[in-house]
Amino acid sequence: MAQTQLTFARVIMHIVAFIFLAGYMLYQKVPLVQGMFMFAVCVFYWLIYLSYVIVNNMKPKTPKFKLAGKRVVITGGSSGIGFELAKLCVEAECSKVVIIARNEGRLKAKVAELKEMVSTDDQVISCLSLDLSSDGAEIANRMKRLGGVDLLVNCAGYSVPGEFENLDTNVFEDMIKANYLSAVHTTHAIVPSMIEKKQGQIVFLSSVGGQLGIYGFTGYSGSKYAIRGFAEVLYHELRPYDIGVSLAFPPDTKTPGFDKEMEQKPKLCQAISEQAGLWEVEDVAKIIKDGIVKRKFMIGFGSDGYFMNALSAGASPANSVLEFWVHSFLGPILRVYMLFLQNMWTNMIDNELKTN
Ligand SMILES: NC(=O)C1=CN([C@@H]2O[C@H](COP(=O)(O)OP(=O)(O)OC[C@H]3O[C@@H](n4cnc5c(N)ncnc54)[C@H](OP(=O)(O)O)[C@@H]3O)[C@@H](O)[C@H]2O)C=CC1
Ligand SMILES: CCCCCCCCCCCCCCCC(=O)[C@@H](N)CO
Repeated sequence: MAQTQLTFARVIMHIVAFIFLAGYMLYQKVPLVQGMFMFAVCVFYWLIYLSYVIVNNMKPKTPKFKLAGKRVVITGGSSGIGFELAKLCVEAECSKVVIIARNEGRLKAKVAELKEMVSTDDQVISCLSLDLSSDGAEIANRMKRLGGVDLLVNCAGYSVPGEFENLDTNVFEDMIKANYLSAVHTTHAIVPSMIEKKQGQIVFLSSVGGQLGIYGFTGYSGSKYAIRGFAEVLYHELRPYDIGVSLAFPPDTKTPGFDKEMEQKPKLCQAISEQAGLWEVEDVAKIIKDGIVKRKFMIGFGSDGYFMNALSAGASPANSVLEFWVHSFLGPILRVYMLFLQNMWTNMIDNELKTN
């Protein structure tokens, strides 16, 4: 509230300054063209200034989320991106790192690996074996027993690709549970304590497949678009409590989950997906970590990721005023660029299916 009023006062100040300037120019009988130029400069300055204030008002109050000393929970922390992030959190001296997954053997092995990286005596590493696709009440109960959480990273999830007509509809339900509802339940369990503490950061894993429709991802994309809708609303609801929300959109990344996906990926799905490259899990985790520290909302990977974020920014919170303006101008151009990329995909699909 205080911040909004301040903005209002600043707007009034600008209007008053503008009236004085206009009055001075009339008094000095400044030529019309020159006056109009001045006016344009003022409007331009104003727009930049206002967008700067608004973008910053839309962010959590604390600009950085420092990892040292934080209590972290990572779902899907026993493999792939989640485990790599757990390593980075241990390295950054988080005071507590809890990894959650189903397979207890793998969890224990990964906890042992993490414990070897510990640098201070008071760092606690532990795990929780829990099926996040199960009943919400059960998840809430088990999660609440973990105690306070400062950073929640929702990494648990997987992809079952396939042409729609070949996918069992159960797969859709399973992915909504594992990729989407899992994050709803974990977040619901920890948010009250974050609100009380007025501190926290919550991270969700969407995918480039949650930004545009790729052949073969009907089930997967449904769940990853859902995460985005959820995260975007949550961002606005939690900002007043200085709780940040981040949403990462990784491309294909070398993980055990990706290997499994490859076993059943339609050729077309693979051919289109690989145009965004195949990333090393270390690089992906590092970018997510940096995004968390900077409290970014949309986290993209590399230049393609930056472009994909610009293309799909919509009305999502901007990470900075510069990013806001770059996205605003790049967005429409990228829409045209995508037309040609998609023409290629359309031709690939037609050639493969030979229906035309
Ligand atoms: N790798 C990629 O190409 C990309 C991945 N992503 C997303 O990133 C996230 C991580 O992917 P990635 O690292 O590849 O995945 P991995 O398969 O390597 O790891 C997945 C983790 O989630 C856990 N998990 C899966 N289902 C459940 C469940 N029902 N309850 C609890 N834990 C579960 C797994 O453990 P366990 O099986 O023991 O439960 C494992 O720890 C996923 O959400 C994925 O969709 C996004 C874009 C690209
Ligand atoms: C304007 C810029 C253009 C950029 C090119 C875009 C090309 C589209 C590629 C789509 C890649 C989809 C990856 C899904 C990864 C994933 O989530 C699964 N691997 C999970 O296992």
